[in-house]
Amino acid sequence: MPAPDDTAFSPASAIEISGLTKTYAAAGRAPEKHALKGLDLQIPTGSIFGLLGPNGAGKSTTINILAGLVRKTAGQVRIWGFDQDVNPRQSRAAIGIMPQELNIDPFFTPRASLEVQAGLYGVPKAERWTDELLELVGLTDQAESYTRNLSGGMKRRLLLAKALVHRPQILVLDEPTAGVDITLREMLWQNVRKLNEQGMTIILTTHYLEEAEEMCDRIAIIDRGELVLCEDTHTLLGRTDSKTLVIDTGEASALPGLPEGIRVERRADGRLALGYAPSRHTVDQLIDAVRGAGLSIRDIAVEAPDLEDVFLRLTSHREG
Ligand SMILES: Nc1ncnc2c1ncn2[C@@H]1O[C@H](COP(=O)(O)OP(=O)(O)OP(=O)(O)O)[C@@H](O)[C@H]1O
Repeated sequence: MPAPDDTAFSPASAIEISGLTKTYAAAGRAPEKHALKGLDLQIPTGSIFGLLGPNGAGKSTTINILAGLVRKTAGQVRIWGFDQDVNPRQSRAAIGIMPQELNIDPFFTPRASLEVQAGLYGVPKAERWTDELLELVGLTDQAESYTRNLSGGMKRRLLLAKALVHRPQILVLDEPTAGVDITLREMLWQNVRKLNEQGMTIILTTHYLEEAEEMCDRIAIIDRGELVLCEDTHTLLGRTDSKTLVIDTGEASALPGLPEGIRVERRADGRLALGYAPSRHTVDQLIDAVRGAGLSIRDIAVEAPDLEDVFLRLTSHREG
């Protein structure tokens, strides 16, 4: 196996977290808080990985530990093969973080912000790619403006560029599209896809499950500091054994009799919605039953569950 400091080195897991524990100390009247309770997580190199969970699950704590902003209580974190405790400099160099908060110095221009950031990471002048980065995030025209005069969207784009100054192998985006408009969201996703195609591993936290479903090839759900599951997105979506067959019968007939286990209702638009478990019934059986009841079929559609259904099912029973 090549040494981790070989530039061609590429570990199977971009990030490996084992037994990660974080307990925030009691402060004032607030008792101590077990934010992470022995989290194990492998993030495959080259993936677009979604880290999801309800409020307070421990996502920000995990990301802040990766970023070196929060000290873990116990456990091991390897970033690009480097143990965070043993090789802090190399593990920090492998990761770029686009934070939630707009932590930008208002008196710097975007160009100066990027140069300062590159300096902090020790990127030699000759290896800086400031112009390319400004171009990538669409800030070439604002390169010399005061950052305080930039719009919120432009500031976020600058944060993305800042996360990339040291050409990290791993990019972490913490709630990148919370409260941003559609144009910015699309621009961001285009960039993320492009960077991923070039080999960068992307880790994303988001409250927009639709977005995770569309963007991520693998998803981990955490809840109350514990891993609920970590699976490929399509496997995760296939977990719920429930689909709905929606039929336009073109007439307001009585509800047909159907095989046991099928839930039937008439929707406000007049269509019949038949809820079924694909493991128990086929679409053929349902269609036969509807026809057998003397109804004609004008149009038909199958609705599959989305990530939101799966997410709620996996986390709601844990409420309390
Ligand atoms: N500095 C802190 N001191 C004490 N408790 C904290 C601190 N930071 C976070 N916590 C607590 O740790 C738990 C996990 O919080 P964290 O912010 O990691 O969750 P999250 O999944 O990012 O949630 P959200 O989606 O709401 O940001 C929460 O109960 C939170 O109140």
